Amino acid sequence: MRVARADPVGLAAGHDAPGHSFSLSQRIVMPDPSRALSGNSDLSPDAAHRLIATRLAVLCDARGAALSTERLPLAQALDRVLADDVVAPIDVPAHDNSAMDGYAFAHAGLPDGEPVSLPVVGRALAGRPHDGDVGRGMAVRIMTGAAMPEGTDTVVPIEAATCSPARVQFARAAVRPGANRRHAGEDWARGDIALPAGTVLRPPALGVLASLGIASVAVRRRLRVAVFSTGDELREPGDALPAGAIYDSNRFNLLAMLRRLGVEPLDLGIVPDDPAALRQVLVDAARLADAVITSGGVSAGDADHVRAAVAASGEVEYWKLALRPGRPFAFGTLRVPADATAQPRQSVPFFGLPGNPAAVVATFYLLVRDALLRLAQARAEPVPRVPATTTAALPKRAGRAEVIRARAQRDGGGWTVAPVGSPSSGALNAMVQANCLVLLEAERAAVNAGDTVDVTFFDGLL
Ligand SMILES: Nc1nc2c(c(=O)[nH]1)N[C@H]1C(S)=C(S)[C@@H](COP(=O)(O)OP(=O)(O)OC[C@H]3O[C@@H](n4cnc5c(N)ncnc54)[C@H](O)[C@@H]3O)O[C@H]1N2
Ligand code: MOO
Repeated sequence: MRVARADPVGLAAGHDAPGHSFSLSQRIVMPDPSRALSGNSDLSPDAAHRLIATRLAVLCDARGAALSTERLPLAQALDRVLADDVVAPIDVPAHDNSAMDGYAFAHAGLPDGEPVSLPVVGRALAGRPHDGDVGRGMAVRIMTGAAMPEGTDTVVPIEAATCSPARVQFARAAVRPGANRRHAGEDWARGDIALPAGTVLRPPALGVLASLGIASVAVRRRLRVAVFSTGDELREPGDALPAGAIYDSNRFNLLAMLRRLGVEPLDLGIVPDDPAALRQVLVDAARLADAVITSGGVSAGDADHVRAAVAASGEVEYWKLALRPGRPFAFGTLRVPADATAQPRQSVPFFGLPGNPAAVVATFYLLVRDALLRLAQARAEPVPRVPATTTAALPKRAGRAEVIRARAQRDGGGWTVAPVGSPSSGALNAMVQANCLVLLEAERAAVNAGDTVDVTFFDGLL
């Protein structure tokens, strides 16, 4: 159902997930426990991912203004998002040069006879070119990276030659014409788009910029994401732990996952299960940040006030995801207070993650990560998934996606994987024993030992 009304991010609009249609009546304005935990069918993580992308597209359009930019020296630009295309200002390499230590000569000018024997008339080093032309039938001793002297086009490596100070000899078959010569512009030609806007500057990208002689780059200001935990039971690590309390672990996990993503986290601490306190911190968060993430208080318990508080300062949808861990999930927008002059936006997205610690990790990577990269104006690459053979049967119910903490290892030509630690969504021990997540789609029924599953590794290379 499409609704014609002021609705800057389309929260009220029917969404595009097949088999699911949210209507205004399901847009939760006040939590209603009886409806929240029953009734509407579960939403697949993929459908939720698409829904969030649709909502954000509207939000980004409505926002108009992009994140502002700043110019940074290369050494400070790691993991930042490039604001503009980088066009190569020079050829790289700037001159033809040798790929090997050896002898340079013109192939077409080789004299008859076997082995070939040439007089050595000079020397070229990287940074110290040989001066002047090299005549046909002559050679120059040349080192890797040295500019090819005028008149030469081929290099025979030292290993393939016999040399005295004055002459070099080699078998004619040892080199093809043009061998071991690197051409000017073969890495980048002047005018090439070396890096498109939106590139996340990983280490090799910084190397590329340096190779182009570029000392500083325009990058987007980092996306600021506010995080707070909700729950009367939560205490700060380091504080005393009264009966019934637990330490807040989600916030530290979330702040660190955000930092890994290149986002600037804003730690708003622990907020008690108090509607007024929640409303106030949400107003502050919308003023300070580009997006807001909470954990806990989204389901339908007596102390779950997060959705109502979001509804008071914006709009919120509540989804029961067909996902384990990570079933209750709230997505919405918070109005930016009119006095927040620093913010060109009218509203910021809100992600209400479930309280259980393993559910926080699962929903962050399945639903929040791509959304934040999009808001940061980064070209997001999908997280790689690798097929692996499970060595154990995996818990699986058809109709619900499962995220299983596991360890994968190389085995012959492929990978094997097995679950580790406690499968409880309230426990974190499995997350630190694991080196990957197994992602099982909802459609899948039982998974038996020997079946192939998709794994996503925790560690990336660059
Ligand atoms: N009757 C039902 N009860 C529950 C359902 C349900 O469908 N029906 N869903 C369960 C699932 S699944 C999850 S997940 C949780 C999520 O509920 P909330 O998002 O409202 O989270 P809380 O109730 O506040 O907390 C759940 C759990 O997580 C602990 N927690 C919360 N915050 C933190 C934190 N920052 N650090 C560490 N641990 C935290 C909290 O103490 C609870 O144990 O609801 C189920 N219940
Ligand atoms: O989301 Mo809950 O963690 O599935 O337990």
